[in-house]
Amino acid sequence: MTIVIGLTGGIASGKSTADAFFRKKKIPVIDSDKIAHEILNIDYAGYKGVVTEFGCNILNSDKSINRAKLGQIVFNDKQQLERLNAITHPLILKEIQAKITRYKKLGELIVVLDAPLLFEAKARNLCDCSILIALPESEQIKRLMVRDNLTEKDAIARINSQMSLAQKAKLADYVILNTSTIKVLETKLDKLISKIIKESEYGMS
Ligand SMILES: CC(C)(COP(=O)(O)OP(=O)(O)OC[C@H]1O[C@@H](n2cnc3c(N)ncnc32)[C@H](O)[C@@H]1O)[C@@H](O)C(=O)NCCC(=O)NCCS
Ligand SMILES: Nc1ncnc2c1ncn2[C@@H]1O[C@H](COP(=O)(O)OP(=O)(O)OP(=O)(O)O)[C@@H](O)[C@H]1O
Repeated sequence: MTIVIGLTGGIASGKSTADAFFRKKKIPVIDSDKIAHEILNIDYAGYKGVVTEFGCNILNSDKSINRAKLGQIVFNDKQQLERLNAITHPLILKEIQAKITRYKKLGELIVVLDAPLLFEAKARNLCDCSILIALPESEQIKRLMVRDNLTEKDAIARINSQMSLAQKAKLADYVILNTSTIKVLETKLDKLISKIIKESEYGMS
């Protein structure tokens, strides 16, 4: 049996940092941001729909989609974000589903699905349990500004385009606070994974 663990959190809460740890432990990770990028490549399923909807102004000179430009549009306008989600989410979910099926066929014990929009995009239904990586918003803003070189205003706009961490905490099976060091985060993840495996052995998950 394969345990599918949905990993979520707000933007810059530490999901990719957790992914790196899982990969170190040879646990396969499905990265939904990566899938979202792939489907926007020229010749991929999302490209035409997005260009039809948002126009040629979001293209680079080589006709590839300029994600930074598209991000500036959608993260500052809820309606535009909903239009983008309507095109991309069904394609992303389909690809996630295919990858989960493949890992199950390979007989993996655990697969982690990293999905920032696990709850919003209904990807939780594909998982056996969910982990939320959380931190106070002030720290989230700081980490996001440093990592992506954003102004405070842009960082807040991105955070506000997602369900709040407090709401997500109510929906998650497990919450991990990422306020200390990366080493502490890894120790917490390690313990939690062991607990999830143990519980699944007893048929409790
Ligand atoms: C808007 C886009 C072009 C910006 O691309 P860019 O490379 O600048 O950012 P990236 O994709 O790495 O996303 C960074 C973070 O932004 C947040 N984010 C991305 N998309 C969304 C969204 N639709 N709603 C809320 N937050 C989002 C997530 O926390 C994500 O980890 C891109 O994020 C996109 O196509 N989003 C729509 C698809 C989607 O929902 N992806 C999330 C995974 S399901
Ligand atoms: N415990 C920590 N202490 C200090 N910095 C951290 C910690 N955990 C993560 N970071 C840093 O915070 C930033 C955001 O982390 P990360 O990229 O893992 O977030 P994410 O949830 O994957 O973001 P996104 O939603 O954009 O994909 C990164 O620069 C990362 O190195």
